Amino acid sequence: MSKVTIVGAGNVGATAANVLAHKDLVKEVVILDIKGDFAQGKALDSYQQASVDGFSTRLTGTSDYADTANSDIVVITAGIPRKPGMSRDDLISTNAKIVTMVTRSIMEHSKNPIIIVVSNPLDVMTYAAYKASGLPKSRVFGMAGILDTARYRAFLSMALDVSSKDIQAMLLGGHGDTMVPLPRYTTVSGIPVTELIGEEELEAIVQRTKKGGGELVKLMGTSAWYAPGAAAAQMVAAILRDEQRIFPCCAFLEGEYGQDGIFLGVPVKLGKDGISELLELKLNEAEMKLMHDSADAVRDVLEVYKGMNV
Ligand SMILES: NC(=O)c1ccc[n+]([C@@H]2O[C@H](COP(=O)([O-])OP(=O)(O)OC[C@H]3O[C@@H](n4cnc5c(N)ncnc54)[C@H](O)[C@@H]3O)[C@@H](O)[C@H]2O)c1
Ligand SMILES: O=C(O)C[C@H](O)C(=O)O
Repeated sequence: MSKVTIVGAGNVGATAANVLAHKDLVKEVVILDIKGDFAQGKALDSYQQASVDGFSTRLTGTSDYADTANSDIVVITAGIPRKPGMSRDDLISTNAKIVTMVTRSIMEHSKNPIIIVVSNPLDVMTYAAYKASGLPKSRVFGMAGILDTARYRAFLSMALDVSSKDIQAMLLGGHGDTMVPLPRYTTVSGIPVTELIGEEELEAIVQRTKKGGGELVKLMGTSAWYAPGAAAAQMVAAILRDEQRIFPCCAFLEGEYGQDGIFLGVPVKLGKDGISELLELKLNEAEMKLMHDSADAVRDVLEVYKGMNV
């Protein structure tokens, strides 16, 4: 694989491109934005960092889809971010049109790319890209779970005063306030987290994680980008290296977890062909109920999208 395209040169897209270039895994990263000069500027600035930090990946910016031809992986970050007081779902009327149009344009120039969606509302925008691309479900998925578990791990790291590197965690469901962090699948260097932290404090961390995106929107007036950009780059790296890493990703469900025909966050294995396996955890009754509640919330937004006929 030699070419990655990132659509959207804004906060998340430019960060993902920059982090990816630092990993030095791919020959070419193209950043495309509707504002072409802006993408060119971001790419040029990023590439001027190459000699300082020592990477060879070449970054270019464009607004012309012809320059994305034969991309192996495409990351879609195009669209508007939310402002304080908004939910991710409020973005649907604008972003559904953008994501659909972007996906169609990408498919005109690349035959069989792997598409990673970042734009919000994530689970439904991933569905929109899946439908617009005509690609198999193994090649279209969304980034949210790595970010949401990263927040969960950060909060646990602060509470326990341990390195977040030693915290392993899993999280399911939609990328909204109904997401389902799983304390039963959280360990610190192999030690169940429940042996290290009290029930109340852990529950407070779970609740803070669920609202983690909103906390940052309130602080900054727009949504986050460092951790989201790095999370998207981590998914691209797992594909480029054919790592077969297990990450929580937004994937199409056809019966798994009792859900059919929607995209939702679940653990998957990622490698050179995209999703090679979807893992079904043995959830207890309470966890399954939270997963179903989250699916219901995503399904409500999916109905709005279907009614839009984009
Ligand atoms: N999945 C996640 O976990 C996650 C995390 C953070 C942000 N997001 C979402 O990612 C999206 C981008 O966030 P951001 O902070 O980078 O926003 P931003 O405003 O900084 O950047 C978005 C970019 O998209 C571009 N754009 C708009 N329409 C376009 C089109 N038709 N074609 C090409 N480019 C187009 C804009 O010009 C802009 O540069 C938002 O929808 C945000 O909610 C998702
Ligand atoms: O919160 C947002 O709107 C952006 C993103 O989904 C996030 O979780 O940071």
